[in-house]
Amino acid sequence: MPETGRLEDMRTNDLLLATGLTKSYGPTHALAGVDFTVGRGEAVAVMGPSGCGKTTLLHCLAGVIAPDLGQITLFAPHGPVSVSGASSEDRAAIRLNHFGFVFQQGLLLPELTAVENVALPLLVGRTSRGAALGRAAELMARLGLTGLEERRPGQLSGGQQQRVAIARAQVGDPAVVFADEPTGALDSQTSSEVMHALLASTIGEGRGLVLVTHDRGVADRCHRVLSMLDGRWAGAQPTRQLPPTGPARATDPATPTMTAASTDSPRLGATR
Ligand SMILES: Nc1ncnc2c1ncn2[C@@H]1O[C@H](COP(=O)(O)OP(=O)(O)OP(=O)(O)O)[C@@H](O)[C@H]1O
Repeated sequence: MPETGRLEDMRTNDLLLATGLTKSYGPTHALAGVDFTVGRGEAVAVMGPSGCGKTTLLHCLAGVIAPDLGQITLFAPHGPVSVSGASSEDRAAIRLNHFGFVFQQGLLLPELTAVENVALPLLVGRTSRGAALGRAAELMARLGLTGLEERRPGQLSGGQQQRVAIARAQVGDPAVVFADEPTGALDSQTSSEVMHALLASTIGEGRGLVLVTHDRGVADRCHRVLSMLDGRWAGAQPTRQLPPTGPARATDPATPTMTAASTDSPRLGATR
């Protein structure tokens, strides 16, 4: 974290920077002054007991809800964008243009095919149907889903559904992907494969990944693990370099190899 907290002291690697986030629901202080940052090609896991504020943090960072206090700045290619200062309409545009989302249950639309589900964020924008479906099919191929394009979600396994959801989260070329318990409904083998796909398609592409999980094994695959308690940081692991890993699917040579992010100094959000 910049010691002064000033944005001009921010390291150029940062994609999303939040300071002093506070959010209350009546008497419940879900967030009680939280700082956070995620950089390019960096994966950050947020852990903590039920009700400590993880989802509230994720939703504030992603512009789903507005914090009561605090600043959230996205460093978009064309310049800084205030997420916390945006209207709800502008936050919707920020989410569509800059963020991707993966949830515990894929939240795929059952009446659409897999490739239509992946293309959906582009279809609600201005992209033509042909271009959107082409991009979606390309992402599905990179996630080892070739041949499953025309299946409906109900005809896919849980792991395949999550990889479709991961492909959908990347389709708009987001700066940051937010994942809330993305492996929570999967067995350990499938969870490992889905995490590999998620990491390869986010940090392997220079995106930031913010992941909420109760699973220590999943969290340990991220660059930093932050622990929350009662709306504050309770502690953090030291930053560390992740070893490079192979493609998202061993059988898919087209998948980009995941690269490790530069994590050479302590980062915002950690209790040091
Ligand atoms: N819309 C809401 N209205 C009222 N209280 C809420 C609301 N959303 C969250 N809370 C409360 O805020 C606190 C933090 O909730 P949050 O969902 O962020 O926790 P969490 O750490 O994600 O929990 P879990 O691991 O169970 O998902 C909890 O006490 C919760 O009951």
